[in-house]
Amino acid sequence: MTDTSRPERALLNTVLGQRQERPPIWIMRQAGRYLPEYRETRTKAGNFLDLCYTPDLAVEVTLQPLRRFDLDAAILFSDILVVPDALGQSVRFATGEGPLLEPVTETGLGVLRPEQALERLAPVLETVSRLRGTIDADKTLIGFCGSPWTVATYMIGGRGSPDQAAARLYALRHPEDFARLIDILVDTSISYLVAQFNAGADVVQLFESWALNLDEVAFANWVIEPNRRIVEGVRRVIPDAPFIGFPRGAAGNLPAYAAATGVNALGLDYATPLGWAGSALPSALPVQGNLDPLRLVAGGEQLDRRVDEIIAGFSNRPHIFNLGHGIVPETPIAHVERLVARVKGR
Ligand SMILES: Cc1c2[nH]c(c1CCC(=O)O)Cc1[nH]c(c(CCC(=O)O)c1C)Cc1[nH]c(c(CCC(=O)O)c1C)Cc1[nH]c(c(C)c1CCC(=O)O)C2
Repeated sequence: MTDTSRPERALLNTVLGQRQERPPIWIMRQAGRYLPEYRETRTKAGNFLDLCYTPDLAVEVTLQPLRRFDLDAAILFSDILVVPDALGQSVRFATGEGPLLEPVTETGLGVLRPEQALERLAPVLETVSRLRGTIDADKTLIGFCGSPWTVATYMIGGRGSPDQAAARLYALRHPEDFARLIDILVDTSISYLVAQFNAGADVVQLFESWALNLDEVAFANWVIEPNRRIVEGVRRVIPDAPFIGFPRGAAGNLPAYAAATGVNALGLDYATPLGWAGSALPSALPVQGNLDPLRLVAGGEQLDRRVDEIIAGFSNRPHIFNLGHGIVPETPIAHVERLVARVKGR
């Protein structure tokens, strides 16, 4: 007899290596500014971090895209920069400017208080457990954190930067301090992700959004090794905890990342060629991706064509359909509807 108490979650099963007839789909940044209902909730919250730390609002915002579209997963609404905030660094989101942090190069690492971080993240964990109790049983609940290198680029540079030069230089000039910062982020991420799993997350994604611009030595030290330690550290507590790793821009470093970190599934950015991925990555490795978000803005026939190419390109392995980076605010809702219908074969 089949066990009906544990419903199938197609997206989770795909992460675990089961190929589906049609790829399941979720969309990076699926809750966000392209949705009018998000913009309305956002004005109620005051600042962006308050939205992340208010479970009523964070749950509401997480559910908004699932009410509109037939997506296979909910992703916890939060941000990768709640971790530096919880560690005690000053983090602000200025309208129109993105995140602004007080660089740890100015304050020193002494301002960071790892022992208090999890307590400050309690509202986010509350959001995860309320979501598990709310979403349909066949939907996968995705938790996440930023990977240490990516979070460190913001902690050191104080803001997003096109080449992460501040963090790359700091790592080269002050390798011991940099390693200490990475250690703090690895340890905090392990406890944070274990807590997310305990609160009901099915799978977690490691957002390594700035994996580009690193030579192979820096990539091995600051991307592969910290991601590997997080996977290992979480699995010491939760054996077999499912991970999606998304090292954006990793390019030729992707096979090494996939082999060394232990992630179950690999997120591919939109610059990754389908044919190259097909031959360079192990044939059973589940992949996620990788539509250019601007194709979703432009819509029309080019969108349909590329969606079909991506589905065909990954049809011989477990595949989760997604964008190759986050959805942008200019995206028309009708195009998202068209995408989801196409992926579902309707
Ligand atoms: C680098 C990074 C950040 N945050 C995140 C990353 C990694 C993924 C990526 O590369 O896009 C991850 C993130 N940010 C957000 C989520 C929520 C979950 C989801 O729907 O995917 C997730 C998973 C909400 C958000 N995080 C942010 C918003 C917009 C804030 C607003 O409403 O004003 C949202 C919905 C703000 C944010 N947060 C961050 C930046 C650079 C910005 C400003 C730029 C921007 O607005 O896109 C840091």
